[in-house]
Amino acid sequence: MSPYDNALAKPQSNVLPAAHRKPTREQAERAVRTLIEWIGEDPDREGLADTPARVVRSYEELFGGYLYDPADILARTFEEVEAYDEIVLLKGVRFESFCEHHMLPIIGTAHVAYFPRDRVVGISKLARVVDAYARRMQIQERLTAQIANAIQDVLDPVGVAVVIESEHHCMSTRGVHKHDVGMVTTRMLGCFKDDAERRREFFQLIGHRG
Ligand SMILES: Nc1nc2c(ncn2[C@@H]2O[C@H](COP(=O)(O)OP(=O)(O)OP(=O)(O)O)[C@@H](O)[C@H]2O)c(=O)[nH]1
Ligand SMILES: [Zn+2]
Repeated sequence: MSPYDNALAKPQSNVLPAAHRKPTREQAERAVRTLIEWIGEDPDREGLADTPARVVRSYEELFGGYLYDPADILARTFEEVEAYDEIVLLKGVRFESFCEHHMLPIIGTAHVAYFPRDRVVGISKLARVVDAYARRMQIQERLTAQIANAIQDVLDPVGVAVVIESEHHCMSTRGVHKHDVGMVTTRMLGCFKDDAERRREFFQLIGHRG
C-alpha cells in the first residue's frame, strides 16, 4: 500500500479546508508585492507596477484545477454498441503542474489507459481529468494516483493504468541542478495490476518495456 492511499480516499483530497478563509484578490496581490520587495526589487518601478495583478491572474489559470470536480468531467459516458473489450489509451497528454514543495513547474506527459466494462467516456475527458489534478499544488505520486483513482471510482472499468513522466524544475533550475532527469510514476489498478500480460500490453502501447 502506498503512503498516499489514505489521502486518496476522496479524489479531491487536496482542496482548501472549509475552515480556511480564502484571502481577497487585494491581499494576494499585496503578498506578491511583498515577495518582490523581499527579492530586493522596487515594486513601484514601471515594469513591476502591474506585476502583482498579473501574477494573481496567472495563478487563477495555473491553479484552476481546484474549480473542477473530475467526477463531473467523467459523468458523461456512452454505452458501447459493440462490446469493446480492449485497452483504451490516451497517450502523451502533456501537462503543466507545480510541485507543492517549491511551487516550481512540473512539466510532463501522462499516459492514461482504461479497460472498459460496459461504458466508455469521451476521450477528451481523460485529458481534462489530467488537467483538473495537474493544475493544483502537487507531488507527482499523488497526481498519478488521483487520476487513476478518479477514473476507477467514476467509470468502474475492469482496470486503469496511468504513467507519468516529467521534469521537475525544482531539480533543474535550482537545488541539485540536474537537467534532463525524468521522474516516472505509475499507478496500476484492476486488470493492469493483477494481469501481467495486460500490463505488458499497456507498456508496449506507450513504448516502454513492461
Ligand atoms: N517524491 C517527490 N518529491 C518531490 C516532488 N517534487 C519535488 N520533490 C522533492 O521534494 C523535496 C523537498 O526536499 P526538502 O529537503 O524539504 O527541500 P530542499 O531543501 O529545497 O531540497 P533540495 O531540492 O534537495 O534542495 C526535494 O527532494 C524535491 O526534489 C514530487 O513530485 N515527488
Ligand atoms: Zn519542488
